Amino acid sequence: MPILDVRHLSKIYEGKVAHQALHNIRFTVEQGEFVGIMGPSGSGKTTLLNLIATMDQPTAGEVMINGRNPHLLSRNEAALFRRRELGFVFQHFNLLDTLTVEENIVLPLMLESAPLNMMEDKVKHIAAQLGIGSILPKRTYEISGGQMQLAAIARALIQEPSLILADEPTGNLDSKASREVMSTLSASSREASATILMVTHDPVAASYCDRVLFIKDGQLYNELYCGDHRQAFFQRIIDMLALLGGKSHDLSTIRF
Ligand SMILES: Nc1ncnc2c1ncn2[C@@H]1O[C@H](COP(=O)(O)OP(=O)(O)OP(=O)(O)O)[C@@H](O)[C@H]1O
Repeated sequence: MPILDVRHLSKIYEGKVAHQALHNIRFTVEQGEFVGIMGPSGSGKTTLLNLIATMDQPTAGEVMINGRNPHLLSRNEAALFRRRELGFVFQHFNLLDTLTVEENIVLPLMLESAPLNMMEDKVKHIAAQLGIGSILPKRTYEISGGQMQLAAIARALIQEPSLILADEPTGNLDSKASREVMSTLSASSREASATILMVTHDPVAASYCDRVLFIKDGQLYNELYCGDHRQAFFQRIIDMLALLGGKSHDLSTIRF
């Protein structure tokens, strides 16, 4: 059974003029897969992520996560479902600056009232995996952007959610930090067999995925698999983006 099964998903934003943001989207993501979503600005990426994150209701179709349809749950059940089954990584890290890195990472376990020794073991293990053991006692203003994003990734991984949703995780990082974060994310996702769906405009970030789905005008346009050579995959992503068009990418400035 796939971890994520998106079935014939459509979204129409009602208003003075109704707008169809997504049209009959279908795809699945298997356990342990790292999948990217790309497409020109306005193609429907955020809408898709919001529907999967249960932040919004589809007009038609369904989303199954780990065999359950979260859109059929009550408000409270959906909130619990999000907390237990989903992990989130955002462009702006969303760490609490009054807490240390370690406290930020264990926050999801504290909300579940997990035993203290279990929390300590888990945070040590995950920090070692992501190479951020030395910054655990620090506060967010004492660490770099890349380290902040790794801390946010650790917070998303610590509960071992069914699915991690990442929204432009490198959007606030320079290219060196982006590469470090993406290489650590893909390695640790492989190690932990975490399932990740990542929306990105960044072809370098996307080249760390196992597979990238391309959306155009609210419809699935194509998909590419990484294969054995990441550099060749990066080039195929660039070629596909050029084919897709749209004004959000200045491809001439992007280097592998
Ligand atoms: N709440 C809303 N009400 C009406 N229209 C919306 C709403 N949210 C998004 N849209 C429209 O739906 C389409 C898809 O928007 P969406 O934000 O999902 O695109 P995107 O691919 O994430 O774009 P970007 O890359 O610029 O973030 C766009 O035409 C947008 O204007």
